Amino acid sequence: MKIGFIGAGSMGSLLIEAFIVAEAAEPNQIYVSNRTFAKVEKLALKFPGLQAEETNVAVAQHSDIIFLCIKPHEFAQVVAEIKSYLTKDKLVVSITSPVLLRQLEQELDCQIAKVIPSITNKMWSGATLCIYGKQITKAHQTELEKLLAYISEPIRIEESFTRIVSDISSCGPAFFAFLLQQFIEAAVEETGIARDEAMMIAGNMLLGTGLLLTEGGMTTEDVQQRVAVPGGITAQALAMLQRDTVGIFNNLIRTTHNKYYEDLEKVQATFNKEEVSEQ
Ligand SMILES: NC(=O)C1=CN([C@@H]2O[C@H](COP(=O)(O)OP(=O)(O)OC[C@H]3O[C@@H](n4cnc5c(N)ncnc54)[C@H](O)[C@@H]3O)[C@@H](O)[C@H]2O)C=CC1
Ligand SMILES: O=C(O)[C@@H]1CCC=N1
Repeated sequence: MKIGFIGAGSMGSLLIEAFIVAEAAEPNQIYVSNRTFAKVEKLALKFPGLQAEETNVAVAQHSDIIFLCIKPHEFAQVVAEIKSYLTKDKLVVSITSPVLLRQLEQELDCQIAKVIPSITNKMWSGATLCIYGKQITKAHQTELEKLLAYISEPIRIEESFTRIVSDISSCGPAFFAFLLQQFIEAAVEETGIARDEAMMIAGNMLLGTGLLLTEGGMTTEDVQQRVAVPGGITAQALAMLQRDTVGIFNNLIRTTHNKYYEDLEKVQATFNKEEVSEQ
């Protein structure tokens, strides 16, 4: 199988590196293009054999599965560029939420999937959210999930839940890193503990909590109950948190969703513009 990547920025290069290091693919099976070719050259130096392509069209021509690792507003232009090189047997995978499957299916005569990765995939951990279009074959679904399983837990979801599940799986690492940073800064300020030491302990705490929830058979309620002895220190701090965080995650979800709806409109406008310029 030949795997293509259009876009070798933060996420594209993370996925390429994770697949190679996990031995999901050999470098010579991977075809990569990027607007700035220097990024592709850098990857090819790191992974000898990687197929550095100067054009997106070359990636589309050579690959069986093509990951589009570009920003939402860049899709219309790239799609217009590669569309006549895609055949029904090829699979195009978008990694961004505000580009809808139906928009890609309208434009491209090939199989379509959306896969939302997460920075956690760098450590072969976390989920990859899989959403399938109407044309994708069962064989391609299996092949894609087999590939993703090297670096993640592939989870199938409905497109209507893409945004909220991305909030949890892909934005979540940034949200919880932010909260942890607040915790650490306060610990340094209030007690004088060394930042590095507190950070290392906090990282291990988050990892262990994740394992309790995924492999330890515990729920978030279980974790709180087991730690917070009635009348103890944690119980008092949890009561304070309960009071002071009312509604913050509702606000967070409204914020991500409002931005998502804005992006959906902007993406549609870019597709309309490409269509007008083609006429
Ligand atoms: N950062 C994250 O944790 C996650 C990001 N995503 C999605 O991944 C997508 C990419 O994000 P990043 O990698 O962070 O962005 P980025 O800006 O680091 O990478 C985008 C790359 O695309 C290249 N590019 C732009 N236009 C191009 C064109 N016409 N042809 C070829 N290459 C082109 C750019 O040069 C750049 O290297 C976004 O849509 C984002 O929503 C999805 C899940 C998680
Ligand atoms: O919304 C998206 O498409 C992803 C999730 C995290 C960043 N970008």
